Amino acid sequence: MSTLSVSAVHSAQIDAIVLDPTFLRAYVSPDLSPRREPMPSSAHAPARPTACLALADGTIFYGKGFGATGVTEAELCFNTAMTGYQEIMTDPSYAGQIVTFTFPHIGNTGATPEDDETGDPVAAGMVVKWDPTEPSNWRSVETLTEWLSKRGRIAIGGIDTRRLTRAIRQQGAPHVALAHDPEGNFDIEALVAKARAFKGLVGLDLAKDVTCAQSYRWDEMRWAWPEGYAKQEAPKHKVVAVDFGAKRNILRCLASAGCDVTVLPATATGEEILAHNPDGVFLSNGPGDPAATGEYAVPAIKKVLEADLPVFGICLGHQMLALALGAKTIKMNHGHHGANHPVKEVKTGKVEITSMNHGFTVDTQTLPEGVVESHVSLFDGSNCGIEMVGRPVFSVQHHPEASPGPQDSFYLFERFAEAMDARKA
Ligand SMILES: NC(=O)CC[C@H](N)C(=O)O
Repeated sequence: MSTLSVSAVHSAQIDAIVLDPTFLRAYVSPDLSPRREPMPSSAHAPARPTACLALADGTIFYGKGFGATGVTEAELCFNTAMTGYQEIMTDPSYAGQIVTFTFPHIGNTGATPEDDETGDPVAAGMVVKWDPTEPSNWRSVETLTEWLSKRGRIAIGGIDTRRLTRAIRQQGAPHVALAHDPEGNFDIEALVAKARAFKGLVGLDLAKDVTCAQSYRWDEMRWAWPEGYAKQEAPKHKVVAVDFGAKRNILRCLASAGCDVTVLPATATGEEILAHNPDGVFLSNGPGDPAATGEYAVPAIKKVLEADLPVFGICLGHQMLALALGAKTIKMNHGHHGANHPVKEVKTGKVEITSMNHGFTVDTQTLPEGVVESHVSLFDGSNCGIEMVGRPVFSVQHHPEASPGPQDSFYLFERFAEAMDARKA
């Protein structure tokens, strides 16, 4: 594709601009019709492929491998965000998933430890359109390729990710095996067998794999200019945050809203949570099937609800609060993963642009009396929030802490703090 800027195009003497026809087709005429089509094969495969993505239905994509070598199996989802690939790869909620990035320029801001949402990448691998470019960002300390290699994560480039995404939308999130071998030796049958052997996320409790081993305190606030990540001073509210795979920026947002945060492992019982004498309880995001994690978390949440404290949950925490209140969760076809999802707050009609990452959803039909839908997705009408009538117990499916953004929904952290203020008054 031509890399000329618009002004250069205007000022130059040009005989012809040659656009990559695949790019043009995908960009100019996106086909959103519900028509089913076969999974596409790789549009930009190099002559000698060094990576291979095998789907359980036997479809094979060849591309160029980067990052770690080896083989990994997972569910394949797609994320439509234009920024934040490092935050996405380190979001613990992506355990058991490989992420296809629809934005073509992945890697162009390199990597920095400041952007990790947890210690290491958690997503099993990444699928991108082009080779990562040289980083162009003053915050970058290593390239995406180095970052992935050191952390044992496999990536494949050269895939027509928009086309692959369209197929995932139509057919649901497939089970896949991703292999990277610099010699290009792939046992296709074995890879397809691995993809088929992957059991999927339904019924899988992954929170226990990504939660903290021990409790700890958190006092860093969200990033602000010019302080950067400053430490909080004189927090007002004692909050226990149950870590089902918590993103760091959630803890930062709690700290910025005035919460003195103690993080407890996912398996903390109701008694252990209440022993901290909290002013409020927070339920974090996390990977896997909420119903499976709910087997041990729901009894703990029910106990917390008996104590009549303010409770706030995000994503997996939202789903498990719904389960504890008696509702049900279901698996979605391909879920929501992106940074521009419009969500409406039902009582105000206000629309917020949100970041999303979930493959399960709360079934609104099963909400019990006394629990109402507070937020709804304007993309597909799926549930995005619930609250108990007359009690400061609420949760949302989207990510109000989103880093790098959008930040429209930060008011929810303030609402949680106000609920704790009101209870003390
Ligand atoms: N970000 C999250 O907490 C995800 C919740 C849950 N694992 C889902 O996929 O729906």
